[in-house]
Amino acid sequence: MSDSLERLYLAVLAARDLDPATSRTARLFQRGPSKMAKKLAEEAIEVVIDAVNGDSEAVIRESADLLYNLTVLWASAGVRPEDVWREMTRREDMLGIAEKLPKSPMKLPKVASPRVAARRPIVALEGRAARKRH
Ligand SMILES: N=c1c2ncn([C@@H]3O[C@H](COP(=O)(O)OP(=O)(O)OP(=O)(O)O)[C@@H](O)[C@H]3O)c2ncn1[C@@H]1O[C@H](COP(=O)(O)O)[C@@H](O)[C@H]1O
Repeated sequence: MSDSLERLYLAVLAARDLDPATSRTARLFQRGPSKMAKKLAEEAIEVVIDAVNGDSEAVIRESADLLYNLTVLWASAGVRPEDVWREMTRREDMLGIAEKLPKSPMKLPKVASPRVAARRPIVALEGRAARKRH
C-alpha cells in the first residue's frame, strides 16, 4: 500500500502547479491548507458514516478519497510519506518492546538496535498506560 501512496504523493506534487481549472489538486493548493483540512475532515466523516452503515464498498471508495486528501495535506505541510513510515516503524519497535515487558522492570529486554537504545527508557506500566507513555 505504501507504494500506491508514494506514487500518489509524487502525482500530487506534479499536479500542484497545473491549471486549477482542470486539476483538482492544483485547485486545492490554490485554496490552501484550510480547504485541504476541510476536505480531509469531510472524507473522514464519510468513511465513518459508511462504516457505521455497514457499506464496505462505500468505505473503500471514501477511504481512497481520504488517502488522496491526506496526501495533498502532507504535501502542503512538507511531510513526505517516508516521514510517516519512519514514525510508524518507531512505534512498532517501541510497542513491540512494551508488549514484551517482563513483570519485573529489572529484566528489561536487551535493546534491539542502536536506534532503540537512543530512546527514552521504557518504564513497565500497567496495560494501556504503557502505550500512552511512548
Ligand atoms: N487520487 C486522486 C483522487 N481521489 C479522489 N479525488 C478527488 O476527490 C473527490 C472526492 O471528494 P468529494 O467526494 O468531496 O468530491 P466532490 O464532492 O466532487 O468535491 P467538492 O465538490 O466537495 O470539492 C473526487 O471527486 C476526485 O475528484 C482525486 N483527485 C485526484 N487524484 C489523483 O491526484 C493526481 C492529480 O490529479 P488532478 O488533481 O486531477 O490533477 C492524479 O494521480 C489523480 O489520480
